[in-house]
This record gives sequence, C-alpha cells and structure tokens, in this order.
Amino acid sequence: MDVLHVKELSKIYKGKVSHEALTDIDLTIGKGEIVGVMGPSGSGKTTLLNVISTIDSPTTGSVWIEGEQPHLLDAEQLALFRRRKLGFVFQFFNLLNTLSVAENMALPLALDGVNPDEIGERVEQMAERLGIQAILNKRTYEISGGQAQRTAVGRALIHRPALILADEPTGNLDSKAARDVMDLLTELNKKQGTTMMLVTHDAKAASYCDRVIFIKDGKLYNEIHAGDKRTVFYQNIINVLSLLGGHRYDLS
Ligand SMILES: Nc1ncnc2c1ncn2[C@@H]1O[C@H](COP(=O)(O)OP(=O)(O)OP(=O)(O)O)[C@@H](O)[C@H]1O
Repeated sequence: MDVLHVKELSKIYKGKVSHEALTDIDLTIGKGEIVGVMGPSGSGKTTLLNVISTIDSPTTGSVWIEGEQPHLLDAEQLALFRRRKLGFVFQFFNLLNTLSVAENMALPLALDGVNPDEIGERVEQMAERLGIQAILNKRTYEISGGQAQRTAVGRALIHRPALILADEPTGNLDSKAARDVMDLLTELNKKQGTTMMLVTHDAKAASYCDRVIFIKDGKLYNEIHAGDKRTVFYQNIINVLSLLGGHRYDLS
C-alpha cells in the first residue's frame, strides 16, 4: 500500500502579488521507501514538505497519508493524526533543552498516554539502536550535534509513525556525523520498514535514498532511482543538479 499519495497538488501564496509555489505535483511513496526531494533554492521543496506535513494546506489537489486526507480533519483530529502518523527530523534538531535525551525521545509516547513502563522500555530499545544509551540522562546542551540528531531521529521514530518527514537532517552536521545519521536512517529503514521523505541540498545524503525527485519552479522536473552503487547514484544526482542550475549552494 502507498503510504503517501499526492495528487495534482498546487499551492499559491496569496499576497500583494500571488505566487504559485507548486503546480500540479503528483507523487507517491510506497511503504518502506526513502525518497529524496531536491531542487534549486526557491523551487518549492519546503512548501511541498509543509503541505504534506499539514503545517500548510494545498490550494488545490489532495494529500493522502495511509488512506486518510489529513487536510479534511478538524483541528483536534489533525493534532492526533500528526502525533500518531508523522515523525519529524529537522536541520536544527528542535529538541527541548529543558528535557534530557531520554525525555525528548519519550515525548511522543507520553503525549499519547502510553504507560510509563512501556515508555521506559521503548526508550531503552531505541537508544540501543541509536547507540546513545550512555547519554540518556544528559541535557541537550551537553551533547554533540551528531548525538542531538540521533536523539531527534529517536524521537521521530519511537511512536512508529507511518511517514517520517526530514528537512535537511544533515544540514547542520559535519560530514562524518552526516554520514552516521544517514547510515542510521537507512539501517532503521531496513530493520523497521520506515517510510521517509527527505528534503535536502546535500547530494551525499540524497544518495542514501531509494529514489530522488527533483523540483524546478514548483514542478516535477525529473526522478532518478538508486542502482547497486551509491557512488554512481551520487554522480547521477550531481548530473541532474548541474542541469537544473541554481546557486552553488544547491550543489554543496
Ligand atoms: N509564505 C510565503 N508567502 C509567499 N511566498 C512564499 C512563502 N513561502 C515561500 N514562498 C515562495 O515560494 C517559493 C518556494 O519556496 P520554498 O521555501 O518552498 O522553496 P525551497 O525549494 O524550499 O527553497 P530553499 O531551498 O531555499 O529552502 C519561493 O519563490 C518563495 O519565495
């Protein structure tokens, strides 16, 4: 079954001058797939992520997540839907610095009323998978960027969401920590069958995906699939980015 189905999605920002940020986007992500979204600055990647994550609503078209249309839910149902069905990983981690690493990871379960014993067990299990057992009691300002992103990955996955939405998850990490986080995300994808959409400027991070779609001026431009070798896929990604043009930063 498809986890995500986006149909003829368009988004117009209305202002003094209205701007069509997305035009007729069709996109499907199957269970267990990791799909990258790339494109030059201003091409509409964040808009697409925001609409899929229900932070923003489409102007026309529809979004289906596990057969439900979240944009048709009322505020209370939507809050529940987001909490249960979606997991988020952000560039700047977005951890709560008044809480410990363990408490940050426990948050989605605590908000959902899971009993404390089960929360404790699930946090332990997740920490073991992430290799962060030793820092569970530390505060977020006492840990490294790589450890913070592992904690954020733990928080995004602990409630076993249908879809993980990652916005530049390696954008604030050095290359070693970025590699570790992508290794981790792909390992969890294999072990747990997680489904993920990853918006990134980082061709290395994108090369871990099963498939990368490219957006230009709010429209789907191209889509390429990973083969057997990540180095070849990486080169293919770079080739499409070169054709797409944009600022040097887009090729970083
Ligand atoms: N709230 C808004 N109101 C009006 N226009 C907006 C708004 N948000 C984004 N835009 C415009 O929509 C277009 C797409 O923006 P978006 O942020 O989705 O691009 P992006 O591909 O994520 O860019 P970047 O890689 O720089 O983050 C841009 O032209 C932007 O100026």
